[in-house]
Amino acid sequence: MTYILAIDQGTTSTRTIVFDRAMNVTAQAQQEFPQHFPQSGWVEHDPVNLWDTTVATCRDAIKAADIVATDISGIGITNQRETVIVWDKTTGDPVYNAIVWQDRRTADTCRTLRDAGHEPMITVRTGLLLDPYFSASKLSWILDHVDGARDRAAKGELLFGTVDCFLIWKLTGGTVHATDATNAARTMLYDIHKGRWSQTICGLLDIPMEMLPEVKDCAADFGQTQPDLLGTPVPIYGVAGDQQAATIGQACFEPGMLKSTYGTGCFALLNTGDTPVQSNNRLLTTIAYQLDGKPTYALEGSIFVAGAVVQWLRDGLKIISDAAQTQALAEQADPHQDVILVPAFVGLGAPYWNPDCRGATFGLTRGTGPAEMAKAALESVGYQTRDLIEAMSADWKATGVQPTLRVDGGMAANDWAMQFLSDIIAAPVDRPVNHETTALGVAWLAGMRAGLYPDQQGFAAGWARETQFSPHMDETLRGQKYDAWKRAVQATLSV
Ligand SMILES: Nc1ncnc2c1ncn2[C@@H]1O[C@H](COP(=O)(O)OP(=O)(O)O)[C@@H](O)[C@H]1O
Ligand SMILES: O=P(O)(O)OC[C@H](O)CO
Repeated sequence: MTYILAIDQGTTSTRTIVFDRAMNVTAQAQQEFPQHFPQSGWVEHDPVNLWDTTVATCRDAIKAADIVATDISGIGITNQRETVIVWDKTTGDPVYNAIVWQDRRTADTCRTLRDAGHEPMITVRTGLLLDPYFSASKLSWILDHVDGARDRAAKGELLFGTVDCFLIWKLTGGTVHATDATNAARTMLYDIHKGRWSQTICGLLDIPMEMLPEVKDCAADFGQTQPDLLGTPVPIYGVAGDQQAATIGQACFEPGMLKSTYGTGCFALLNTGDTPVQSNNRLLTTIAYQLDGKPTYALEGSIFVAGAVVQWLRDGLKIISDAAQTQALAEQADPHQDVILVPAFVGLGAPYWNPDCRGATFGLTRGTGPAEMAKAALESVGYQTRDLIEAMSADWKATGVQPTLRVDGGMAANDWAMQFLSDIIAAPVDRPVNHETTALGVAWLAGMRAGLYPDQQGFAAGWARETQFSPHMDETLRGQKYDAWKRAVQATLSV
């Protein structure tokens, strides 16, 4: 029993990674699944796809590692956050597709609740803003639109869960209805200070509390897999939302430590220790992790478009065929052109939170080509990160944000983008040796609980840097460029 299985159920694919006793990756398996866009601004997944790809990748990864289930000490689950699933308690069948975190269908509901003055009450309890991004309004939508759902939920016949919770239910054969504190913290129904579901918010949204799961620590006993799934029952010992798992995988355990993950979006989390800091700059207060019943809090900045802007260059503009080509293009770009791209494809997230504005490009000339567009796309990610860090520094003057930023995610592989990031935030950027930070974070939770992996201090001591990017940009130029970005954002917001 010397292996850990980490399931990473993400927005576009499900991956399972086998880690050995030394926390090295032994094998992995990945499967993509279809995205459904039934209407403009709507994003759904079929929960059956999420479940099937989970089982298939678990089996494939075990096979690729050339091990058997009895070799596995425990399972960790990390997942796309906020996404909502409601299912029948008896059959385990979902009553509607999963409504994905990116889905904006409840923008009007949120606006109405905000206009009625409910946002301060919600923010004080949950640390979140009244935005369609979070689970609560999506759950309410399902209860409103699926025939008889609210009544059935009140009778205890329907259950709600984020993706981790649904997978736990299925993996344990319908015996465990539980989630962890980090996922609960993203629902907009959970009081992050009291550590329990908020009766007041559930009452406001008419959500029957009977359908909500038990909330546990990130390293806890989440039940055992059904024997026939993997060949023998395997305990589930670790659960965390993917951005929190990356924070753990980056060993950001000290107050002031900051990580930023560059996948489809960008999510920066600043550890604020046992203090939940309420933001004055439109950041989110969230739970970074909860161990031994003790929550550690974080300030989070969520940007919806980071790597997605590179996907747009590839699939929309078709000026590249592979994301990595942006590096060579950015290097060739004309240094005398100042093209600024504001990638507000689905509005802007933190710290602007405007769901209605759309993207814009400034400074185009007759000479602007693929190289200048690629450079502007990569720069937009750096500028957005600086927006977040400025907001975090303003919110958290007490201890101060540590100057070094730890990065991970697909886009962190881009040296040009990481160098620009370091230049524009005027701070070192550290990329770790282990690129599988999210899976590693949840593997450590499960392995630590199983007694296989070191304690928190031991794990943090093992974190190793692969590359450090240091700021070289002239200070005047940095100031001019960032000012131009701020003006471009204001212009975008005002259209
Ligand atoms: N070398 C690269 N340069 C720039 N962007 C990249 C590079 N490699 C991957 N990406 C971007 O990173 C994203 C994939 O990262 P990943 O961490 O797998 O994201 P997710 O978990 O959100 O699916 C894609 O949006 C892709 O465009
Ligand atoms: O699945 P990812 O990696 O795009 O992450 C999604 C986030 O958890 C959304 O909050």
